[in-house]
Amino acid sequence: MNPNIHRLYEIAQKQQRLIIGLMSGTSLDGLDVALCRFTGSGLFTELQVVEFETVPYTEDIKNEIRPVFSTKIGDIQRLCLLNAWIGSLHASMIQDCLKKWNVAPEQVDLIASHGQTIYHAPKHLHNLAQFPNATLQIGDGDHIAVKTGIITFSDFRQKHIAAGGEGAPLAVYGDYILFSKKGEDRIMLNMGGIANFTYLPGDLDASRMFSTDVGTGNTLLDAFTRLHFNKPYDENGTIAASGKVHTGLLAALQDNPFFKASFPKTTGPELFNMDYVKTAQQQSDSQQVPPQDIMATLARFTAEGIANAIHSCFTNTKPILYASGGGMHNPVIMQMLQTLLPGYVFKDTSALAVSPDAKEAVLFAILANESVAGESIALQSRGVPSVYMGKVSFPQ
Ligand SMILES: Nc1ncnc2c1ncn2[C@@H]1O[C@H](COP(=O)(O)OP(=O)(O)OP(=O)(O)O)[C@@H](O)[C@H]1O
Ligand SMILES: CC(=O)N[C@H]1[C@@H]2OC[C@@H](O2)[C@@H](O)[C@@H]1O[C@H](C)C(=O)O
Repeated sequence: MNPNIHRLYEIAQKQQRLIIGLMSGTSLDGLDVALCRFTGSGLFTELQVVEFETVPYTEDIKNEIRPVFSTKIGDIQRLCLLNAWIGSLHASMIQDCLKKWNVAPEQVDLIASHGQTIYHAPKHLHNLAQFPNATLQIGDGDHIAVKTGIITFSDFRQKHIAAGGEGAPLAVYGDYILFSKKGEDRIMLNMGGIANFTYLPGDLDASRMFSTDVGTGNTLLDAFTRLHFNKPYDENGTIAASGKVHTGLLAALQDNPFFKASFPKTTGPELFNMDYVKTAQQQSDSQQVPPQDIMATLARFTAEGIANAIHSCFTNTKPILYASGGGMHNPVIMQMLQTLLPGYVFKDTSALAVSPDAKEAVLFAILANESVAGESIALQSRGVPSVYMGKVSFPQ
């Protein structure tokens, strides 16, 4: 037998597994690295996040990725080079984390790598009848496995598409396994570059559970801050807090078929980018509005995208909201959400023993744990195919 297969078989049978989950999201802010200890699988999963670190991307790294990030026209050679380079870069970042944490690579059973999303194209974005839903994450797992010596699962989204989904949100699988709670309706709201949520009904009826993107999180705020204020993001929402919402621009931003489409649905910076803002400014004749007001309007656009989606899904019940992702550190967005969702109880995932910054990286560790040790993927509801995900890379 190939010794790698034997090793994988042993890992699948272990009482406990140590898995590193990796996420580098659409904000391009860095690589989230979560070292997770698992016992069991499926609804019997017990998780301890042993270590967590966000390794920031330097401006140089961001500048290498940006020319091919969420752009229709790009440099194919760069894309090819980045696929290997990001794999190797992520491997180095993992090695640095392991050193810092005093953990030997041999102690780690698996790595679960999301990769860097370069382009996300559900059918409703590309509108090309002959093509399916599509998405591309790069940073090949073979480079991570060979450099770290650790078996690596990667490229999780293709299976979801092959089985009928849009390739996202995958959070639903981990949310269901970790956070479902009998007797409590929950909304797991993640505000990264894009905002999404998973609904977990308190009766544990998996057929009513679903997960969907709802619109922007920080992506437009970040892009506008970079362009007009020369900063990577609006720290603590201070710029947005100094402006006022322009109602005409807000209405123009909201005038897109994405918001009328039914759930579940997915999106990304391929739609929500600076061209989108410029078009909305032209439509609303708001080109001369001060940039602080644009920022306030973009924050409101994010908050209303989330609140409107929640209002349209829940009329008779107010699930508890558990927030995660970088947007929860923006008090302007959080304040607006509380105003728009009166009567809702707001918590964050730290109340459920998972740091809100680590949640997405943990999610991919859960998917890998299921792929080796899960006995069935019990989910089958709207846009949630019942599949194991991820491709395996062996170190030798
Ligand atoms: N203190 C803060 N004040 C305001 N915004 C913040 C703060 N900290 C983080 N953010 C926002 O959070 C963003 C990063 O969020 P996160 O890491 O969750 O996104 P991501 O995982 O890249 O996105 P996605 O989930 O869409 O892939 C930053 O780019 C910034 O906009
Ligand atoms: C294609 C892609 O990378 N999508 C991300 C992005 O970031 C948030 C939102 O858009 C979500 O749909 C997804 O990530 C999370 C981890 C998910 O799949 O649940």
